[in-house]
Parts: sequence; C-alpha cells; structure tokens
Amino acid sequence: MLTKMTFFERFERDILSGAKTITLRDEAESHVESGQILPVSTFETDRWFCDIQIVDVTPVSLSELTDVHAEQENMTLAQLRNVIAEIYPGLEQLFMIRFNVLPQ
Ligand SMILES: CC(=O)Nc1ccn([C@@H]2O[C@H](CO)[C@@H](O)[C@H]2O)c(=O)n1
Repeated sequence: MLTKMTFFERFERDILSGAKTITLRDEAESHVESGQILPVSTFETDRWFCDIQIVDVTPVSLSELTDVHAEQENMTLAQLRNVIAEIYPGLEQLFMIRFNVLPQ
C-alpha cells in the first residue's frame, strides 16, 4: 500500500483548487484504497502541499479515455493523452484514482 503520493509541480494549483480530481497511474502506483488518507508532495522537491482522501481506484485502458476523464484532469483529451504518453510511454493499462483534497 502506498503511504504518500507525488504530483508534478505544474498540477499543484489545479489539485488545490479542486479543478483536478483524478490521477491516472500505472499499476505500481495504484495501490491505494477507498477512504485512505495520503500526504501529497511535489515530485520535483518533495515539498508537501496537501493531504488527499482516496474516493476509489478503477482500472482504465488508454483507449477507453474520454472527455469525461480529461475534464476531471482539467485538460482536453488531447492534452491528457500527451501527458500520459510523456509519463508512461507505451503503457495501455492505467488506473484512475479519484480523490478529494482535505481542508487544511
Ligand atoms: C510525479 C509522479 O511521480 N507521477 C505522476 C504521474 C501522473 N501525474 C499526473 O496524473 C495525470 C495522469 O497521469 C496527469 O495529470 C499527470 O500529470 C503526476 O502528476 N505525477
């Protein structure tokens, strides 16, 4: 089970504002469960910026991604596909983690 999550700094603002409510991860980063509370820090400098509570985790393949997923990432579907291609080149099986930011 994961005990923390990291996000790229460029997504910090969207996470804190509630504009980004999901993240798509590979299998290794999918080991969280509903209700779990995790500290979140930046990937670049490991700076804590919030705690999140996991809503649920659902497998989703790259080809199944829709505008609904993109909207929950505060991106267009084309932008989301580009981001995933950069982070997880060649990976088809992803896991959608829905989360709420806890008040600080
Ligand atoms: C820093 C680190 O370890 N890994 C990741 C992996 C993914 N993501 C974000 O999740 C969504 C879909 O993948 C996009 O918004 C990504 O940018 C992230 O921020 N950090």
